[in-house]
Parts: sequence; C-alpha cells; structure tokens
Amino acid sequence: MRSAKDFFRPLAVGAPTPPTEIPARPSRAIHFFDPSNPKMAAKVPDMVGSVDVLLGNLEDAVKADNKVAAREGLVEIGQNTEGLGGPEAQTQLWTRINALDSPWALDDLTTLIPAIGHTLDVVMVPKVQGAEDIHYVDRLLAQLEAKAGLDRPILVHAILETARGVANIEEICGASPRMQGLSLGPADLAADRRMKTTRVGGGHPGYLVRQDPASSSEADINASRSVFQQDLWHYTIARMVDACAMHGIYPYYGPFGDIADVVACEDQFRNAFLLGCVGTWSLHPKQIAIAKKVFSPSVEDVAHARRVVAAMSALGGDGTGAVMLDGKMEDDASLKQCLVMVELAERLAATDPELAELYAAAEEG
Ligand SMILES: CC(=O)SCCNC(=O)CCNC(=O)[C@H](O)C(C)(C)COP(=O)(O)OP(=O)(O)OC[C@H]1O[C@@H](n2cnc3c(N)ncnc32)[C@H](O)[C@@H]1OP(=O)(O)O
Ligand SMILES: CC(=O)C(=O)O
Ligand SMILES: [Mg+2]
Repeated sequence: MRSAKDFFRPLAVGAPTPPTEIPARPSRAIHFFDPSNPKMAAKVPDMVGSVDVLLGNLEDAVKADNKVAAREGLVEIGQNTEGLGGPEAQTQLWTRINALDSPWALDDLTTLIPAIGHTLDVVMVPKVQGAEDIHYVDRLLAQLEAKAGLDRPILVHAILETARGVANIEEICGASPRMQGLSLGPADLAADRRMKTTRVGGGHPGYLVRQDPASSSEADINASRSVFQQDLWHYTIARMVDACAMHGIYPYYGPFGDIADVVACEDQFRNAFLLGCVGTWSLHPKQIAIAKKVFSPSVEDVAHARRVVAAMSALGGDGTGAVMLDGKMEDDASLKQCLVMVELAERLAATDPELAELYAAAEEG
C-alpha cells in the first residue's frame, strides 16, 4: 500500500507531478477511428473542432495485420494535425491501446509516448481487471514521460469489460491520481459475464417486465398486455457513476453498435446522461451529433435551472430556506441539482458557440 503522502509524487525521476484534480473538459463524444484505415484517417483533420475527443483505436476492430500501421498512423496524425490534442485544444486526442496481456500493448505505449506524448491527452486501457493493471500503466507512463521530457501527465481511462473489473471498480478508480474516467465495455462484459445478448450495447427486447393480467383466467393470461423493456446496463452504469463521483473522475457510456438505429442510440445515451455520465463513444460519424445533443443539457432544463438559482438567490443566497416555483418546492438540494446543470451548460458553451447562442437566447427569452 502506498502512503497518502506519496500518492502525488512522480513514479519516475523527472516525470511530471501527478494531477490533484482531473479537469472537466468537454467530452460528450469520444469518436473512435482506426488510424490504419486511410478513409477514416483522412476525415480526422476536418473533425477537429467539431467533436470533443478523437480517439485513435488500436485494439479490437483493428485487424492484427494492421496493428503496427494503426500505431504509426496515429503517430502521424498526432504529430501533424493542427489543433488536435494538448491542454488548450478544443478537440482532445485519446488512444485506446491494446489489452495489457496482448503482444502489442507495450509497443503501443513505448511508441506513442515519445512520439506524441505532448499532444496525447488520455490513454484508454481496455479490459482492466483491478488496481494492478492501473499501477502497471501508471509506472510505465511515468518512466516514458520522464524519458520524453514531458511536463504534463497523460491521464488514464479504464474500460470496464470483465466481471472482475466491475467487482473491483472502486479500487480501479482510486488506483492512480492519473485516473480520468471509466467507460462501459458492454460487448466484452456481456461475454465475460455469460450474458445472453449478442448486441454491442443497447437494450434487448427479451429483458422486460409485463403488465399484470386482468385476472388469473387463461384467457387473460394469454391476452395482449403492455410490456416495459428494461435497461440491461442500468446496474453497471449506476455503479460506474458512484465510483467515479466518489473519486472525482468521469463516467461514460460506451459503444452503441446498431449504427442504423439512431433513435434507440439516442435513448440509450440519454439514460446514461440522466444517471450521471458525461459522455459516450461514437463509432460512426453520424453518432457524433447524437452524443453532442444528448450530453448537452437541454435549453429548457438550463432555463429552469437558472430560474431556481435566481429564486434561491433572491431568498438570501446561502442556500437555506425553501421557495415555491411553478407549484414545486425548491430548496438547497434542488439548488445543487440546478447548479450541476448550469455549470455544465456554461462549461460546454465556452467551447461550443452554437450551444452558447441557444443558451443565451433562452436567457433573453
Ligand atoms: C466493442 C468495441 O470495441 S467498439 C470500438 C471498436 N469499434 C470501432 O472503433 C468501430 C469504428 N467504426 C467503424 O469501423 C465503421 O464505422 C463501421 C465498420 C462500423 C461502419 O463503416 P462503413 O461501413 O464504412 O460505414 P459507412 O459506409 O456508413 O461510412 C461512411 C463514410 O464514413 C467513414 N467512416 C465510417 N466510420 C468512421 C469513423 N469511425 N471515423 C471516421 N470516418 C468513418 C467511412 O470510411 C466512409 O467514408 P467514405 O465516405 O470516404 O467512403
Ligand atoms: C467497448 C468494448 O470494448 C466492448 O464493449 O467490449
Ligand atoms: Mg471490448
């Protein structure tokens, strides 16, 4: 066990000091691309500025024969794409490295950090099982940062995609000051848990509850009854949100594999947003707009939140007391909920002029 005093000391001589806080940078859509795919790579420069995070994926969905090309393609993109990555950039640069037990993970890190460590914001680590995986990456990153002379620590994001990873969720989140957040890995997680869904994220029509029958007669039992589909991922997302909030880091949904079903995609993303996630993955360009819409508070919610803040301020501004607004009671707790909404809106509007305009118009109206 490390002493609390050592936690914020660099893990290698000359490495940057670990962060004491993880910045809340906009990351509504983490857009995945395969850097070895020329068509996808060619689209990256035009996406800078219009998506919060571009992630060069090196793991699953990249063919084994293309692993080296993907790594090299990402180096080329990280070195030559204007405005991409680094602390001031509007579009962050992330990567998903290969699994730690694969033949590629070590070369991923030892290639990327010296070559593009200055623009790489976050390393996403797949199939994280426990704190030991984060400790390994933490030390290796410190050594590589020191060698490369970097002055800013690269952050780490873990994908939860095994039952052991979910069981160890709190220790994973607290394993390093570099921990930036968690994503759900519903496909690998379903396989590891022996769940019986073959989908990549999203719901399942068989996971439902059914309205009671009108009576216990055979006719009523067999009669048509309303069914309500349940969310397969509710339990895991809820655990992620609590673990991340406890450690001051950020929870994300993950992939929604039915690219054509933009409606269900939006619903699934919204469930995650309402529960506390700050963003999600986008696998196809058309999912970026969905993620940006869902993970930006609606104009109506922001307008309402501002009214509650104003009403509570008029009461004295220290949060005590209660007011009635539109027939509903508001007090310190609902004020805090509204501040979450207003602060998020302000943070997003600072980098998204379209949103800024919408929120401003709502304030004037
Ligand atoms: C479970 C997990 O691990 S999820 C994470 C791993 N998976 C991924 O990262 C998948 C990333 N996405 C993809 O591979 C692709 O989007 C696919 C395979 C799902 C669909 O690809 P396509 O069949 O080519 O889609 P489509 O024909 O609609 O593409 C339209 C255009 O957008 C491009 N495009 C598709 N996906 C992307 C992307 N993620 N980023 C940039 N461009 C893209 C295509 O190359 C194509 O370009 P073109 O117009 O120049 O020909
Ligand atoms: C996201 C991912 O890697 C999975 O669902 O397996
Ligand atoms: Mg996976």
